[in-house]
Amino acid sequence: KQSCRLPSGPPGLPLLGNLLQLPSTYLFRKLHAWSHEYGPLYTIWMGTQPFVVLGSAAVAADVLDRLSAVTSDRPPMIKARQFFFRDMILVSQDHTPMWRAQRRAIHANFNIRAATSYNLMQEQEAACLALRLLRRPDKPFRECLHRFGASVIFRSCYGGQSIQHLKIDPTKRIDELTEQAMHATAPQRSVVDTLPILNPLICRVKWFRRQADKWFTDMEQEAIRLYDAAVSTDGFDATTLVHDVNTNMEKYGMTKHDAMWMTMTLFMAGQETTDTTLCIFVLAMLHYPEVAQEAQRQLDAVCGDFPPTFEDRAKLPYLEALLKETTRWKPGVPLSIPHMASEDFEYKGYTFKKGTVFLDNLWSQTRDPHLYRNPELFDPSRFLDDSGNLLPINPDTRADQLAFGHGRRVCVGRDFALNTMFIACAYLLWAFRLEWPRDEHGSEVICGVDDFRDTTVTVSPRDFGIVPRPRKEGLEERLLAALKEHDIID
Ligand code: HEM
Repeated sequence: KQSCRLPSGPPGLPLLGNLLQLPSTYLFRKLHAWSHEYGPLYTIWMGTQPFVVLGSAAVAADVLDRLSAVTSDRPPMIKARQFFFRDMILVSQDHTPMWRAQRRAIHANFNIRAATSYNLMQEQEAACLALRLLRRPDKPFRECLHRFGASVIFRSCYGGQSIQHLKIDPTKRIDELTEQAMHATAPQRSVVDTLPILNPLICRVKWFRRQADKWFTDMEQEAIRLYDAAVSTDGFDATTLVHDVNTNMEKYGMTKHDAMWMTMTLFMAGQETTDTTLCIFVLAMLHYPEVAQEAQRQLDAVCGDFPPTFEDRAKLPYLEALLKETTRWKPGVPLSIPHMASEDFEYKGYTFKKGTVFLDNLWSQTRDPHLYRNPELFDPSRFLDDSGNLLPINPDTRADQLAFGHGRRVCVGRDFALNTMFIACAYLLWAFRLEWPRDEHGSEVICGVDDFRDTTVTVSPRDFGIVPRPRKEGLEERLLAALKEHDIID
């Protein structure tokens, strides 16, 4: 029997396994609590399917990094993959030749060196964000962050002007469709994943698939529309993803249909994750003003009255540590995306059969007591030595960026996302003192450090307000100067 070769875990019921013990939201917390009882490697059962939980950075590095040749598939997720996505979405594909071709194309455009070609655009988007907060403090700041995150990734894929100041957000339709898919394909709403025996019936009867079919048609139309409307990135030298793929389609081994879905997927994967992580950064700055002040001291010393640029980055180790701490403190995708074994293999005396699913519990890993003392505290200095320089990296921590997952499936937008985060955080701290709003009695209206909402994949702070107080004389002129002639804002 398979179970005797797997690590043990919480006892469950016959046939149902642990199903009834699993919460429908914040699953990572429950799994984290079980890690205290069963250790960093244990098994839970959803019906007859084993899920192996990876609860420490060392175990995840062994299983998903060092054994990535056999742990890089995705679970079947029948409703999502077969009926909604028709396996066109890279995030949920197995590591097939098509998946490899798409990763190669994305990597060529977003690897650590290539990603620098977007730096100018990212700087100007950050200036736009700061200017928007300055001029329109009445606007919900979350909406500003959302537009910023969307604009950066949208322009790198499809080109065009900054969407931060467009009246109509061209990404609204993708957002709606992404939300629909996330909602409809959540495990608790998928009968076919619990009872796969129903699959042939659903394949035969169109009526059962009507929601998924409509979603696919709508998303495909949107993907075609955006792909065909792509232009160069206004005023920058950077090549857009669409331009590069159109030029090198044969080299990448793709059709236009694949490329269109790939670009759409990239936008879907990159937008909400960036926006969520930025929001977590703002939450941390409001709860830990002394950290914000420390970063501001370094920013002022390095940049003075001129807005930060990527050239300043190497001189800002405290900010670099602050970014590491933001993704460690509250990883925005706390349970990552499950990996699946494509072959049988052995590890630590256990045998993991082909088809075993691995839950990469980033939440537990970023709270690993061997790596991070007092993990609930937001403390960038944990990454710094006494002189304020970055400490060497532990090889199991993926350069202190566990929040981007593992192995061959590691987030392909990681370096691009970290650049976006760096420049946005630098601008926000340089330009503003961030404060909580106050109610009619003068009391601060705060959002707690655990006041989050779970949207199945990302987990982000619930909506809250901020008051951005300018820190620099003539801030508006300085921001406009940083924008140069590229973007005029409303
Ligand atoms: C701070 C922002 C981000 C976070 C926290 C994040 C996190 C993650 C995580 C945890 C995974 C799963 C990795 C695994 O399976 O081991 C992932 C996958 C992915 N991410 Fe990101 N991500 C972010 C930004 C981005 C951006 C900006 C892009 C696009 C440029 C992107 C594109 C992708 C794609 C396409 C995948 C799927 C990779 C695959 O399945 O092979 N992400 N990301």
